[in-house]
Amino acid sequence: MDTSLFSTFVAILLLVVLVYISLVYLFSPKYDPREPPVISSLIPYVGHILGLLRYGQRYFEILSARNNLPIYTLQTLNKRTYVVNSADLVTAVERNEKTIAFFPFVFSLAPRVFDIAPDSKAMALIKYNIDGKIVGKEGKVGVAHETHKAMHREMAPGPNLDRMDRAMLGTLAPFLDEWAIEGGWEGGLFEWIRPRFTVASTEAIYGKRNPIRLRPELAEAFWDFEKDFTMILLGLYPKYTARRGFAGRRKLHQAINDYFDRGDHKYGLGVIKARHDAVINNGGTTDDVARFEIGDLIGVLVNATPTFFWMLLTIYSDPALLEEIRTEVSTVMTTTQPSSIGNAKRKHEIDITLLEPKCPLLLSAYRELLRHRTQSSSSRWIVTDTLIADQYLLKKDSVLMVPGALIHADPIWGPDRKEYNPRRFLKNNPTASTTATSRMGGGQEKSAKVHPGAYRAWGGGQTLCPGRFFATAEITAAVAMVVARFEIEPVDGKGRKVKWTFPKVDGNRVASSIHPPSEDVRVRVTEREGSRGEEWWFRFADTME
Ligand code: HEM
Repeated sequence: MDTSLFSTFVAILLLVVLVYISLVYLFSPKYDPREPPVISSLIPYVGHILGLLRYGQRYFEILSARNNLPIYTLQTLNKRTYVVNSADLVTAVERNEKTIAFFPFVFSLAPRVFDIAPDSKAMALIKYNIDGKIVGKEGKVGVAHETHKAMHREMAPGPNLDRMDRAMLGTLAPFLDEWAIEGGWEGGLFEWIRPRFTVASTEAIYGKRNPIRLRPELAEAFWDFEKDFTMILLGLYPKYTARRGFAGRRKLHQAINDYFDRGDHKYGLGVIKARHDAVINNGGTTDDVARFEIGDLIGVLVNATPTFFWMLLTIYSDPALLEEIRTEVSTVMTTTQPSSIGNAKRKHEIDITLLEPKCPLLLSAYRELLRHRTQSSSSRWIVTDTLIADQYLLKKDSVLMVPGALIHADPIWGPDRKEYNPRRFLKNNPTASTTATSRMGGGQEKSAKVHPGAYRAWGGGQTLCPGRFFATAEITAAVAMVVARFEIEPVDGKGRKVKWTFPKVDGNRVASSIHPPSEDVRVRVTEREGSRGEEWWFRFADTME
């Protein structure tokens, strides 16, 4: 490079640096002294974005470990994000759900999640007003709000939930028979679980005309979408940058549209019908309804499926835990001898209504798995300036995040908070949570009272997971049947037994709170001695027809 070219290059570089520094100085946000302390990054405005892109949710853990603050502020471009790092403040946040609201997020992400135009009628249906309250067309309470409430009502313990349990587990049980083959079944555990859990779980919401059972390739379409969800949310031409996910969603959307057009939703969960009617009555189409359905599918599938996988791995890799849980499960099983009129084989039934009262270790191991592996953040929008805990001022139009993993690392959980302790939620354990809910809701009065903001596995406040009772029933019942019926051992590609190794999680999956494994675990599954070739079924609640 000759000298004059070099000097020009240096001059331009200096100019760029000067302009950048002046801009940073000129546009430096002014903070109110009551706002949470600011954690700066080496590269102003984009440093934290780069950190999040590189580490995902773990970035919050890194920052929190370095700074030890109950709440802090991150400045990114023209937005500030407050990150809550203490169980105490979670309760303060949830007390202000009108001004620290969730719905503005639904609205801002809706066009990308549902693939609808920002100015479409479908968007008008989920519009929110400035208080964070959802309003539909002409100020009527809108579709999202209606179905939000309906979902909580319907999935609470009662006959509807029993129907869901029956549909899901009744579909899953015959799949488990695939493992009951001569010489045992061998293959990738997650690869086996994923499509089957998808079909069985969606049976609970769509009923006997479940489009995903009728066309099982739709299960793969959903997981393609889930894998590409980050790119889809980024919204940079996802049709090209997230091809498979984009195409998968379209396939699902068309199939679900047909499901509604055929009227098959009359066999589905009430909330599916309620949303359909709310959309249509407000001037929307079945196409809109079908697009919104991707939200249900995310809720039903993304966490429960990997949780089932991690539960099996966790229990089978610990022989003592496995034996104890088997002993518990044996108390909720009844075995009927073969009879000349009815069954030709012995029949074992697992009573799902007894899992909660009689299998405390199974339930505790499950709640603890969720505590230990939760990776989601609850996100909120600050609608008006809000003071929380009489101390921290949160400024209008900022974002607030409650990363579950941070709250689960709160000292409130005791010195072993970083460990997986399957007994943590047993009645006499002082670090049990008050908010760990289960099918019968029994977690609350049975556990020692701890902090109500400390357990974030189900989110909380406005976005408390409505599917938590169903998830608990389906996962613990499915695990109970597997442990009672099968041996599972890890094997190499040649079928030789190897040691259990836990794969890493695939952390780049923003849709999920419990992430899937980054690679599969190869296993051999064989029926246990003493009950080979016999029948297995679940016994459900008596509230049914
Ligand atoms: C182990 C399984 C599950 C876990 C760990 C889990 C966790 C969560 C969490 C953390 C949230 C809150 C997200 C946020 O704050 O932004 C949530 C919301 C939600 N979950 Fe679950 N969930 C599970 C299973 C289910 C199931 C089986 C269903 C449906 C049958 C379901 C339906 C939903 C829905 C619809 C929402 C959104 C609620 C809303 O927008 O108000 N979840 N879940």
